[in-house]
Amino acid sequence: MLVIFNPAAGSRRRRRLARAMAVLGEGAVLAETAGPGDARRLSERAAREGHDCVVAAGGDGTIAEVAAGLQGSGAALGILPFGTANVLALELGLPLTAEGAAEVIKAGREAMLRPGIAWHAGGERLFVQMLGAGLDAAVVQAVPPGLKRALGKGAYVWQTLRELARHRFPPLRFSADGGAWEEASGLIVTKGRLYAGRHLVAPGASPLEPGFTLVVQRRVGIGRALLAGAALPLNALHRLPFIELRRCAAVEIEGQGVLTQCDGDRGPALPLRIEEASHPLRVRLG
Ligand SMILES: Nc1ncnc2c1ncn2[C@@H]1O[C@H](COP(=O)(O)OP(=O)(O)OP(=O)(O)O)[C@@H](O)[C@H]1O
Repeated sequence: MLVIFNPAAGSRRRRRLARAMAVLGEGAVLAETAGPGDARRLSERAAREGHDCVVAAGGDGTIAEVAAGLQGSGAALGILPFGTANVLALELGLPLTAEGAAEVIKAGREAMLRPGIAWHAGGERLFVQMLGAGLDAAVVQAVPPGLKRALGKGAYVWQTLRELARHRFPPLRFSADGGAWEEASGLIVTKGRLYAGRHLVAPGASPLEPGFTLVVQRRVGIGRALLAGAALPLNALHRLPFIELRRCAAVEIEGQGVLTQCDGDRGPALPLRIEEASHPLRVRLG
C-alpha cells in the first residue's frame, strides 16, 4: 500500500499522518508530494508497480489527483482526509480522525466511486466531487494559501466578500445531455450532495451513483449572491427561487471570462464537456 501525502493540504498534518501510519502498519509506504501533479504521477506509478491500494492523504484536490492516476488500473483508493473542506470524506461518511480513517482503509471494505471527467482544450481533468463555474471558482482561484492555512474554511467566506466587491457575474452558457443552450450566472456540476464542507446543495445525490446534479444559478448579482451565501449554511440553497436543480449524464459549458474550480482547486478554462469517467474506482469505505 502506498500513502501519498500532500504536506500543503489542511493544517496539523504531520502529527495526524504519523498517527494514521501507525494504524496502517508496516505494509504502508509513504511518499510525499512536492507540488501540483505529483500525486497523480505517484499514484500512476504505484498502480503500475502493482499496489492494491493507494491512499490519498490530503484534501479533495489530492484525492482527485490520486484517483486520476488510478484510472483503469484496478487499484483501490484509500482516503486520509487531511484537507481544509474534506467534502468527499464527509459525503462518504468517513471518519475525520486520522486513526478512524486509517482503520477504514485497513478494514478493506469497498464501494465503487464514479468520478466525473471534464474534457477541455488542454486535455482532461478528473474530479471526485464537483466542478464549479462562476463566482465560487473566482473565490477558489483568488484565496491566498496562507489565509487558508490560518483560517481554514473561514478563508473562503472572507475571500467571497472580497470577490463580491469586484465580481461582474459574466454569463455562462450550458447544454445538458445535448439539449438547448441556456444561460446562467453560475453552475455547480456535482456528483454528491454536499458543498464546501457539510452544506447540502443537491439532496439525494451520491458520488457512488452515475450522473450529475446541475445546480443552476439564474440572474445572480450581488444581492442574490449574498442571499445564497446566507442560505448555504442553513442547507437551504436549493430552496431559493433562482436556484434550479437538474439531473444529467453530460453537460457542456462555455463562457468568456468565466473561471472554473475542480474539487476546490483551480479548474480548466472553458469551454469544456463533462461526462462520467470511463472507469469507476474501488474506494475503501467504512
Ligand atoms: N508540496 C506541495 N506544496 C504545495 N502545493 C501542493 C503540494 N503538493 C500538492 N499540492 C497542491 O495542493 C493543492 C491543495 O491540496 P488539497 O486540495 O488536497 O488540500 P486542501 O485544499 O487543503 O483541501 P480541500 O480541497 O479538502 O479543501 C492541490 O492543488 C495540490 O496539487
